[in-house]
Amino acid sequence: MSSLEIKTSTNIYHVYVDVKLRHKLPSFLEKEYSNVLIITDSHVEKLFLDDVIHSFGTTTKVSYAVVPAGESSKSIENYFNLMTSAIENGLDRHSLIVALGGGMVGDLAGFVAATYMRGIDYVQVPTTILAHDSSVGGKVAINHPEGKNLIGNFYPPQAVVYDVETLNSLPEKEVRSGYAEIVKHGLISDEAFFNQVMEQNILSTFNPQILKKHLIKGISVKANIVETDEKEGNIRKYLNLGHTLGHALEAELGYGKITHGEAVALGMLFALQVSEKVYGVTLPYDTLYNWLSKNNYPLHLSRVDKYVLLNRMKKDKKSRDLKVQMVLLKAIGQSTIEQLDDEQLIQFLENFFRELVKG
Ligand SMILES: NC(=O)c1ccc[n+]([C@@H]2O[C@H](COP(=O)([O-])OP(=O)(O)OC[C@H]3O[C@@H](n4cnc5c(N)ncnc54)[C@H](O)[C@@H]3O)[C@@H](O)[C@H]2O)c1
Ligand SMILES: O=C(O)C(=O)C[C@@H](O)[C@H](O)[C@H](O)COP(=O)(O)O
Ligand SMILES: [Zn+2]
Repeated sequence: MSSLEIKTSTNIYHVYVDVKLRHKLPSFLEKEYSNVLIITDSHVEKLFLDDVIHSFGTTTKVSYAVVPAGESSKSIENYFNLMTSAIENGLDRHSLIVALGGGMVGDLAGFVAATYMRGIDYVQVPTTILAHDSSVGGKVAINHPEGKNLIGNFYPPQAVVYDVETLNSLPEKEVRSGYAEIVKHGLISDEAFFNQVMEQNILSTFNPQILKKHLIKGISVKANIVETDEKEGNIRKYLNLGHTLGHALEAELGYGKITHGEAVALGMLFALQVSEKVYGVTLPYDTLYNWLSKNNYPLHLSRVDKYVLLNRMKKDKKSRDLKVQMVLLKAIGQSTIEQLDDEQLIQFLENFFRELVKG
């Protein structure tokens, strides 16, 4: 089993990665809990809920709450309903919330844990590739119709228990979505790793050993960053590569219409193109574009207005005084933050759409 320690100035927790961990969840917890609420979604419920319930044995009171699968469930309505479940199931300050699912469940359940009775313990039990990213680092949130994750906090889990066996049932679309964040971890940290991923066809040659290696590398890139800058004062912003446009697309197209990873993939292409223009450097735009295309990522955006997108981008959490701040690259592994003018951005967006249409 791989175990990584995440040590910030205020917290220490472990990320455990192996197969079959969902059957022994309590063995990864440092405390005993007498009342546990498992929060999951309607797809994951059918696949893994029973295993996790049984892992607690008979002496713990275990209840569960299920939200509909999909990004639109990361909402204020579900947040409120989950609070009601926690109250009705008698959770107190010594109880535990289990976030069983992908990043949607992790962010939502984490935000419930962060705010229930001003904060109770929770454990992340990720079940998607994407959640190698979302389960680590303590960002928890729900969406607002105006923008992604606008309501949230930094609230680290007690542990992350990543049973990679659960990934075998992921549909292709979710494999693609999760790999976008692995690519991001490569671009911001390590050219050799990025190139390794670019050599991989993630759909036809899906290999659990290679996947596990990629997940652990992604987690360690993220761990190194959040250990130094847990609350995004500076270098944590680099983990937002591709997200300024990505989040704007998710909110504008409608939550769930495009997956988070698909949106971030487009956002990373945009960031590479803008970086090339701003810094006059050559970056692997074509390599990434060809890899995304080979792996069937959606790469067309014909019906999105660039002015509408710009307004969405201004609502990004990195913005200051309504000026967009984007993560750019001077080279792979050399991230920067750049403030861009509205007119400049409109030109970059126009150029980006034109290039996308050409293919
Ligand atoms: N907190 C963070 O640092 C962070 C980082 C990255 C992304 N996120 C957030 O994570 C969310 C995206 O996460 P996601 O891609 O995991 O989405 P998700 O949780 O919606 O899961 C995607 C789909 O896969 C299904 N699913 C989950 N596990 C499965 C399994 N093992 N087998 C089959 N189907 C399964 C889900 O039911 C859902 O339909 C977004 O809300 C994004 O904003 C947060
Ligand atoms: O952990 C981080 O920091 C990230 O930026 C990781 C992102 O992949 C993730 O999508 C995160 O939720 C985005 O954060 P936000 O602050 O832009 O909402
Ligand atoms: Zn992300």
